[in-house]
Amino acid sequence: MDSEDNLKTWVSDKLISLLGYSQPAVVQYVIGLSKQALSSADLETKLQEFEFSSTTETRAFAQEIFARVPRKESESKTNTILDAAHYDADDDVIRITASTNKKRFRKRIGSEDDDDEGIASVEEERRVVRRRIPREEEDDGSDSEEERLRDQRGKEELERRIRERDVAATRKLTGPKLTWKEEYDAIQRSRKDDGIENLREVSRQKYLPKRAQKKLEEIKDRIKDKENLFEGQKLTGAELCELDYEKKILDLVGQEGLQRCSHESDKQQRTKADLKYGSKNKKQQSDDYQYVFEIEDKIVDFFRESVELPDKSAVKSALEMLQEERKTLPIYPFREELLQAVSEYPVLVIVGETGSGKTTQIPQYLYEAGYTEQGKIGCTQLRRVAAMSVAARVSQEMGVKLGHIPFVSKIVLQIRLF
Ligand SMILES: Nc1ncnc2c1ncn2[C@@H]1O[C@H](COP(=O)(O)OP(=O)(O)OP(=O)(O)O)[C@@H](O)[C@H]1O
Repeated sequence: MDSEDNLKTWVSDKLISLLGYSQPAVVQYVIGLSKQALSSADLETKLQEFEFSSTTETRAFAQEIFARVPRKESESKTNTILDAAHYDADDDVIRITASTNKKRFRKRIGSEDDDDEGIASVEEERRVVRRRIPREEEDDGSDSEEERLRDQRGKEELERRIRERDVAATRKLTGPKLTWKEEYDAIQRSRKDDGIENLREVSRQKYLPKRAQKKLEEIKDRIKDKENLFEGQKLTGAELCELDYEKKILDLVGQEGLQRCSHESDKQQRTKADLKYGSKNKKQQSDDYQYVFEIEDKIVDFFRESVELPDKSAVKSALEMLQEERKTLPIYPFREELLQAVSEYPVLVIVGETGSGKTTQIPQYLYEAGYTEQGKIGCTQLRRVAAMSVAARVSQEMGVKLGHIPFVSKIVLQIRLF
């Protein structure tokens, strides 16, 4: 029997003469095929399925290599059977030659007495042999060439999958960025998938009565604010009208349920009411226009307590939630379009439902787009309290304390006093 190296060299030479080339992997593959083959004819078929042409040279090679490949214990056993049952390609039958093997072989199929049954029974045995041998080989856990090739193929397959996975992961990071609209849609879809929409609706239903109560409390607070803030000042007609209107709402709804303002809250409101405007507590004149930034320090004090940020870890998660919330506002998918329009037109009229994000988001979009480099961003509100509220909200969304919005000095909250 050839040594492994001699065998490889011989196979390599044969490959060159039969195929015109030789590679170590092909040599090993052919040797593996040979080990696996049931007979030289079987090997010949396999070789033809590979790349060999159907010639007498290929047949001769198949017979020769089949005879030369080393086989192990179990393979020897198989060979013994195969030797005993030579496949005759001309007749397409197996000829059983060794009587001892024949006996053992026939025992397996339980036909010991049929020595003279002829070709038909031999053919049946051949089928059995073909069925049994691969199973015997499969049971053999030895380190055969075929096994090595299989391992190699498995390894290559694994490497291919890892590469594909890496490519997919890389695409996610470096692939085309989603547009604002796509991101908004994706968030909406994932919320739907998670059943968040339903939860949201339930939560909203629970929230609405509380909100109604809260709104009434806000009205009550606003009335108190106005009475305290403008104490001793002459109110404009519009302000008087509004004050009157809000008082009427309170009367209509009734005071019941609005007594929840704690004593502490009242005290807080009174403290806020002690605010004085201008330098040296000079009485503020009610000009036609008054800029809130003139009294910014006091406004900051006014809202600081309510928006004072808690500890840093809480801030981070709260900030993340706010950022997430920003992306769910109806205005968000139009961010790019809006900025595009702002860059194209001198005047824009933007119409959107209440709470869609016109007031709090557009100034931030403009800031993010770098407009503060070019000038001021103005945000007008009809009421001072509303202006303060917007500033407070924006500072929260930007994760800064009120009064530290990076562009606060550039966002002028302007209040027109009638
Ligand atoms: N002071 C606040 N406290 C909590 N959330 C706020 C506050 N101000 C705004 N928001 C949130 O931000 C969202 C957008 O509000 P924003 O005021 O920007 O909307 P808007 O389109 O300007 O509404 P409107 O037309 O009524 O002024 C609201 O739906 C609300 O969820």
